[in-house]
Amino acid sequence: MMNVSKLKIIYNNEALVDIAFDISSSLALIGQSGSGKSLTIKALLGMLPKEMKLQLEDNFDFELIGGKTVSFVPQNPFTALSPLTKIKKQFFSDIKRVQELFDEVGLSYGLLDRFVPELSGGQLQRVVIAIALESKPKLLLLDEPTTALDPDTKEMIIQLLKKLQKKEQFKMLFVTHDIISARELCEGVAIIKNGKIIESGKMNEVMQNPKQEYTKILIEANFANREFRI
Ligand SMILES: Nc1ncnc2c1ncn2[C@@H]1O[C@H](COP(=O)(O)OP(=O)(O)OP(=O)(O)O)[C@@H](O)[C@H]1O
Repeated sequence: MMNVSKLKIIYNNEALVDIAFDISSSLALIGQSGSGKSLTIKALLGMLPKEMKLQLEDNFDFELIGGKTVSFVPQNPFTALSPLTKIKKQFFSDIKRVQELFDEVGLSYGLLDRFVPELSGGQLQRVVIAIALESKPKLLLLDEPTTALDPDTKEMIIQLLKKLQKKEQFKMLFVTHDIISARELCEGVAIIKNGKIIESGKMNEVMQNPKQEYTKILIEANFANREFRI
């Protein structure tokens, strides 16, 4: 169990985020825009704007901030990679290791010599995931990794992450407003509103029996959106 007993982000004497959470295997942090999801990820990566102050208490068995054991999968794979660099050069490992990573994420080696604009969104997100796995992370931070993708590709990436987690045994913190993807991927959930966790627990339990009105509204809005998209 990885436990963060305090993560408080202070800006202008005000707490923008003040939360605590446990990650037993995968945790979804769900909230609307402005709730504090990105700041939480930035805090865990040690990338908060310098005018913000962080108070962090954790029991991770590795150095969280600045350590090589935490990797990050960003929202938009199109902007995450360098456009003028061949795919294979975006990795620090030798070609054998890169091919191994490509096998893991289900990409063909032919893509290694291409440039970023020559790949689809789904292919690029697989490359980004392969890069995230390169350092064999113990914790993977995912910031809306499927938002920029179409529904089928989104589903593919979620299934891939599930498979990879089984194999590699990393823990995941999945930050999103997309309850449907979160539900498929994560075993635990925490609902964040205005920088505070208002409800948390096992995914199925919270989804089936949400205690807070806000959680109920979020769930309803998500499913309504999905029907609208189809
Ligand atoms: N650099 C900053 N300076 C001041 N306030 C900030 C800064 N970045 C974020 N905030 C504030 O902190 C709060 C949380 O923002 P955050 O970006 O974490 O939200 P979010 O949940 O990730 O939203 P989104 O889904 O839109 O990315 C918001 O009220 C936001 O205005």
